[in-house]
Order: sequence, then C-alpha cells, then structure tokens
Amino acid sequence: MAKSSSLAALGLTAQGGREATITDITVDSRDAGQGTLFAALPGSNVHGASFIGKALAAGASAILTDAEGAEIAAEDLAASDAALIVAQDPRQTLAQTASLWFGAHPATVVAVTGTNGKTSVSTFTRQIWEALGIAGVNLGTTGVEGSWSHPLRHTTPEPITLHRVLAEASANAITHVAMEASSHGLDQCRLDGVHLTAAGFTNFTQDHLDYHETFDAYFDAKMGLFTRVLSPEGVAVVNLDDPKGKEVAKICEERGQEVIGVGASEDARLRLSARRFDATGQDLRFTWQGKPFQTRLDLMGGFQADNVLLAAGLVIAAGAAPSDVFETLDTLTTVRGRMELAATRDNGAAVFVDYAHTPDAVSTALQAMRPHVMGKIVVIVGAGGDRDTTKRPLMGAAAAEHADVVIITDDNPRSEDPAAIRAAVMAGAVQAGEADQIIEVGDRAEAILRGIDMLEVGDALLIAGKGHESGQIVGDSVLPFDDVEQASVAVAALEGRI
Ligand SMILES: CC(=O)N[C@H]1[C@@H](OP(=O)(O)OP(=O)(O)OC[C@H]2O[C@@H](n3ccc(=O)[nH]c3=O)[C@H](O)[C@@H]2O)O[C@H](CO)[C@@H](O)[C@@H]1O[C@H](C)C(=O)N[C@@H](C)C(=O)N[C@H](CCC(=O)O)C(=O)O
Ligand SMILES: Nc1ncnc2c1ncn2[C@@H]1O[C@H](COP(=O)(O)OP(=O)(O)OP(=O)(O)O)[C@@H](O)[C@H]1O
Ligand SMILES: N[C@H](CCC[C@H](N)C(=O)O)C(=O)O
Ligand SMILES: [Mg+2]
Repeated sequence: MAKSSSLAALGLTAQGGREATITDITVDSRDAGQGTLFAALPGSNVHGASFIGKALAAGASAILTDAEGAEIAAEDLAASDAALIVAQDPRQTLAQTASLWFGAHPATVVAVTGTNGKTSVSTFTRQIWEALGIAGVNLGTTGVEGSWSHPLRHTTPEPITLHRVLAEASANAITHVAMEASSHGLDQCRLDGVHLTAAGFTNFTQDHLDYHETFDAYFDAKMGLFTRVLSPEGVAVVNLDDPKGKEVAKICEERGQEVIGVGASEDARLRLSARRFDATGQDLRFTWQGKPFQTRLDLMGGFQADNVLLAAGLVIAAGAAPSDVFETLDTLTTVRGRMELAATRDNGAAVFVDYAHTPDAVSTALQAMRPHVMGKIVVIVGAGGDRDTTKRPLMGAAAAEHADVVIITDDNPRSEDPAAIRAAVMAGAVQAGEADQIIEVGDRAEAILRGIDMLEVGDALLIAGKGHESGQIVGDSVLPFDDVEQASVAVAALEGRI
C-alpha cells in the first residue's frame, strides 16, 4: 500500500489549522507530484520558494518554507488550497519531519565531526563493532559500508536521503551506525532528526572557508553537533590533544554531557601513553581510567592511532565493555584511500595513497610517513576547484615543508582553470621553499608515473588528495581515475611488467 500521513502525524501545523494528506516529501520541485510535501528551503544559489508554483502545479498538497519563502510565493500560495507550514528554520523542521516520515532508525547511532578523520573514525568504529559481533555500518564520504552497503552523494546526506537510508539499514537488521557530521551538514541541520547515543570530535583546522567564511562560523557549525544534535544525555568523545579539544570538552560539560577525553593529554580517560613505529605499523600503550593496555596496529601514521582511540571511545560510549573493545584493535585494517599502501617498487620503495586535502592533513600525512621512511619522501599534491581557495598555497607550503620532492598536479579542477589552481599551490610551495625540488606536472597520471620513477631504495611516495575517489571531475564530466590503480599500473610499467 502506498505510504501516506497526515500533517499532524508528522508533527506539522499548517496555517489556519489546515490538514493535508502527504504521500511523499521532497526538497526539489522537480520531484514533486500528487500529495507531495515540498520543502522550499533557502539555498545558497536561490530560494526554493521560487519553485513553489511548479510544485503546486505538479500536485503538491503541502508546502514547508520560511517567512521569506511565503512572501516570495505569496501569489501562488493564495491561488492554491495546499497547506502552508511556515517555520523559522525550515531545514530543522524538515529534519524532524523526515525522521517521523521514515520511522525507526537503528537504535545506536554515533556521529563524528572534525576537519580531518571523520571517515577514518567512523570506519574504525564500524570495524570494532563487527569484531565484537555487532551488525554495524559506517555512513559518510565513502557511502554506507559494512554488512549492508549503499552509495551516497554527500558526506552527510540531506535529511530525506539520510532517514531513508537509516530506515533501510534498520530493515536490513543493522543495529549500529557510525556517521560523519560534515560542517555543511551541521550548518544545514541535515542530521537534526537523528537520535544520537554519542558524538566524537577529531580536530579543527582550515577547510571550507568558501562556505563558512570565517573560522568562528566554521567552528560554531561543528559545535552544533554537541550543542544542538547530541542531547544532554549523550556522551561526547573528544580528542583533547587538538588545540580546540579542551574548549570542545567544556562546551559539552556545560550542556551536561558525559565527556570521554582521548589523547596523550594528562586529563584523557582513554590515554595514549607510548607508541613505537616500525616498517608496517605501530605498537601502542594506553590506559583506560588509569588501567594499562597495549595493542598492535598494522596502520601507518600516528594520526591513525588517534583515530582508532577515538573510535574505541565511541564504541565504549555506545555501551561496549572497554576491555572487549581493546582486544579488537589489532584486527583493524586500513581505511580505503587513507594512508593506503597502493604499490611497492621492486627496490622496496613504497607508494601510499592518502585523502589529505587540507593543509593540516598534508602536513600530518607527510610527518606520519617520516618515522617509516629512511630515504627521501616525494609527494604529489594538488587542490580541488570550486572549493576554499585560501587553502591552496597553504597545501603547497605544507608539502614543501615536509617532503623532499614536491610534484604539483591536478586534483578535481571542476569548473576552474586547472593551471590557475596549480599556480596557487605552487606559490605556497615556492615560498616555503624547503623541498629539494618542486615541479609541476598537470596530468595526474603522468605526475604519478614521474613520482614513482624517482623512487630509490628507502624512498616513499605520497599521492595526496583523492584517496578512494574513482573519478576526476573536470568541468561537468567525471573522468575515470583511481590513484591506487594508477600507482600499480605505473609500477608495473616502470618495472617492465607491462
Ligand atoms: C552548499 C551546499 O551544501 N548546498 C546544498 C544545498 O543546496 P542549496 O540549498 O544551496 O541549493 P540551491 O541551488 O540554492 O537551491 C535551493 C533549493 O531549491 C531547490 N530547487 C532548485 C531547483 C529547482 O528546479 N527546484 C528546486 O526545488 C533545491 O532543491 C534547494 O533545496 O542543499 C542541497 C539539497 O539538500 C544539496 O544538494 C546542496 O549540496 C551541494 C550539491 C554540495 O555540493 N554540497 C557540498 C559542498 C557538501 O555538502 N559537502 C559536505 C562535505 C564537506 C566536507 O566535509 O568535506 C557533505 O556533507 O557532503
Ligand atoms: N586525526 C587526524 N588528524 C589529522 N589529519 C588526519 C586525521 N585523520 C585523517 N587525517 C588526514 O585527513 C585525510 C582524510 O581523512 P578522512 O577521510 O578520515 O577525513 P574526513 O574528515 O572524513 O574528510 P572529509 O571532510 O572529506 O569527509 C586523511 O587521508 C589524512 O591525510
Ligand atoms: N569533502 C571534500 C573532499 C575534497 C576532495 C578533494 N579531492 C577535492 O576535490 O577537493 C570536499 O568536497 O571539499
Ligand atoms: Mg569524510
């Protein structure tokens, strides 16, 4: 039977107390039909209210918008008998409505925010649950992954998609979800209808200033996870080693949330006490409420250990026994495209693919490689088009500061001139000027081939920026491109195997 609901059952009150039967919900007038609730949202390009007339013509039975939207579409609305719901923040109302429309979501949902590490932490959280025999998925940049999977367009999907996916996960017997809360998603209240058990904070550095404009606005958007979405009964798991960590913990404590501090900091409840790196990973010693534990991680880079401990904190916050959680840590495997060993030359030199696409991530990833690399480090770096332009020179500078050879290439140029993006990255690299060699190779496949060709015994290459991505966005086209695949093809060609 086709689904339908009254406005009241969706928690909505229309002007004049009008009722309507809702058969579908959409934010896009082009998807509206008979009985649809059309949410006309204020957008970054246009107010969705400009399309109310179209939605009504298609048969929409109710319109959700704000006061501005009601004014924009006043004529169309007056001529229609559709119900009108005017909300102060229609995005937030939509999130609650979508939650009621799609029904129950898995009982345990945790979310993680921070500039870098969200995908990694949510993936490790899911891996720990699986090792504990719990049916869990992670949901974010890499889609829904785990015992049930589903592709996604956004890191944090808009509420209609999000709640549809959560309901489907639930119907597929998934009980636990670890999701990413992007700053765009938080700013647009995309996950406000999700009931969270716990929420995590990784770190705060520069990204997305094109959208948020200031660091303060960007930080406030992220803090919405703790100040708005996670209830006072929820548990906050906070990386205290980040310069903003203590401030985040204070914000959470003021809201009445239990805080599990993680990191090397003295105050951390889950405290990293020592780590030793070797060629294939690292050994960790840590304490939980003062009690010592140790584990082995077959993961490259100190930041991966930070992410693993945050994930362990989230799993504990969601109810698992700490000692059971710690026993699973040596089973964790590399997150796709995050410090992933993509290929090895016959001389032993390693090629890593990593999703570093912020200045901090480029420097973290390169510094993470140092203890594992005896020779020189070569990095291939670029920056995405139609994204924060101010991060480009900073990414170039981070590359030149921490690598011996820098090859500047294209990432996803999108609508921009790739040469201009490369020039901005180059300007930062040249100004930092610490690398022995800085070159520009626009074509990414050629840059990878040249980078791998430079590797001698003991050297390593980092291919930064695109991680798991399987395409390169040039203009409106997505051209097939996979860094891991290109690296193995290049190694095979250079070793004379193809
Ligand atoms: C900047 C941004 O986040 N924009 C999102 C936002 O679009 P918008 O509201 O600004 O769109 P708009 O073009 O102004 O249109 C306004 C409204 O009119 C509606 N419309 C438009 C045309 C029409 O014919 N009929 C109609 O009804 C649109 O559906 C929209 O609701 O709401 C849309 C629907 O929910 C999103 O698809 C869209 O994501 C765009 C595509 C996007 O690329 N977002 C990226 C930047 C993003 O969100 N990224 C983060 C990850 C970032 C990270 O951490 O790395 C993510 O969570 O994925
Ligand atoms: N804890 C961390 N601290 C600093 N850098 C990190 C950390 N974790 C990951 N990174 C860097 O950030 C890159 C992206 O990691 P990840 O995909 O987990 O982050 P994300 O926050 O999900 O990114 P996105 O904003 O694209 O969703 C990694 O490839 C690595 O270079
Ligand atoms: N979630 C990030 C991913 C960036 C990945 C990088 N390859 C790029 O295209 O800039 C964004 O959309 O800004
Ligand atoms: Mg992510």
